[in-house]
Amino acid sequence: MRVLIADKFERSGLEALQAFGCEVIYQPDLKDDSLVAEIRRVRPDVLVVRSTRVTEPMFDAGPIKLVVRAGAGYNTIDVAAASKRGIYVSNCPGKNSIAVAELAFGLILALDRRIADNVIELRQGRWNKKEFSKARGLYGRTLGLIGVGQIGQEMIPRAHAFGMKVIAWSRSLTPERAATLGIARKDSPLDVAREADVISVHLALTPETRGMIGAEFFAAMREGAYFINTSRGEIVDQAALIKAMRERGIRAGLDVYASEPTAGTDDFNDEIAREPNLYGTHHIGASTDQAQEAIAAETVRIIKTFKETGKVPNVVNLAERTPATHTLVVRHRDRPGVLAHVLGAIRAAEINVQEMENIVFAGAQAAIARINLESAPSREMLDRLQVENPDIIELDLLELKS
Ligand SMILES: NC(=O)c1ccc[n+]([C@@H]2O[C@H](COP(=O)([O-])OP(=O)(O)OC[C@H]3O[C@@H](n4cnc5c(N)ncnc54)[C@H](O)[C@@H]3O)[C@@H](O)[C@H]2O)c1
Ligand SMILES: O=C(O)[C@H](O)COP(=O)(O)O
Repeated sequence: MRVLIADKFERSGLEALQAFGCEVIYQPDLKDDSLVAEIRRVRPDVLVVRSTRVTEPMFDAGPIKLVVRAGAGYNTIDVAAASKRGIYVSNCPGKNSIAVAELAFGLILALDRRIADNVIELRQGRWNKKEFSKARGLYGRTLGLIGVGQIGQEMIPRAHAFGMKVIAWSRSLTPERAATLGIARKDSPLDVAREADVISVHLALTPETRGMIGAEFFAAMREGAYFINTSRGEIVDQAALIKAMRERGIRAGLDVYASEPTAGTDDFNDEIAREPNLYGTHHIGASTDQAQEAIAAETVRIIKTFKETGKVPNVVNLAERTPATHTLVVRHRDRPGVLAHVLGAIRAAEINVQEMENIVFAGAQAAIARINLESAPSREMLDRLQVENPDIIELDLLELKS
């Protein structure tokens, strides 16, 4: 199996892939046209990326079967184009969430104590205890989470350790789950904005979350509150954030920007970087040794499983629901030709097959196939199938609940 890695990747991961027989091509600086050309040249089965963009022409350039996002967010991969071609896209959920929560807390503490400004003045040879002695402190304050996925959940014990109360909105957060996590559930992001002293955003970037945090949200925030975003820049309306920083004293800690470069080093001239109320980092949330080792190990596990079983862990682009209306259950003797016979009849009836599986009983004498169909076959067709093939023990038709 040939694996092309088009981003920075841990040595331990490279060695592990080679150890189980993968041919590894490690080209961490490839992107855009150079990546298309390399896919054409190398013809990889698997493409591994971090934030490197994966576009439709890359799928047309070679026989890629699997794309592994060595990280969490896969908005930089054209997942729809992969799905159209039957190419798996997998990620490494939860493997960098502690690292991101640690950075988010670093930003919160840095904003409260203005640590970066302290350091800059000290480096310039100026002692300014008078100015930097003003801070609010975190103890007893309220942290508001927008999104309680893997990273949002890592924020909670850290906030509790600082003596903070935690409130949260997340689309699937139930009151029971909130009680288990020891947090207060809010009905909307605006409710969180109104009640929190510090807000931290931990959402995936999707068409629904793009621009979700905008002028109304910032207007609802408390004067002078802190706003942290380590998820994706595009979730936030940056112009509205800058206005809130200038007019309402909001301090922001950002690790991500809609305009951020994809390369490791580049110019960055976004106006927000010059705002005095911004403490910005360079999309480094996931970049600790611990997180990258965990990501590499998970990437290796995904590729090894694929190589050895054909199955893929953590796939993000399988259909959640198919147009199937019925399941045909075929109990049969485990002999050649039974399934071909059933499928032939289904094809003759012009019924489309969706998912199917065949499980075999101990001793390999009998098996059961479950075939999901887009419409119901006639009773007459099922009776005929059973008469025609003595290896079919029983046929059952189940209607699927929508
Ligand atoms: N700064 C970094 O280096 C860094 C590192 C890891 C992840 N991230 C970003 O943080 C995001 C969150 O990471 P995670 O590990 O917590 O992922 P996760 O999948 O565990 O959580 C994603 C959250 O987004 C919510 N969500 C998804 N679609 C939504 C929608 N349509 N409407 C409302 N909510 C929606 C989910 O309910 C969940 O709460 C990632 O998607 C990634 O973009 C950044
Ligand atoms: O979604 C992620 O995992 C992070 O944004 C990390 O991105 P990176 O792998 O490019 O550092």
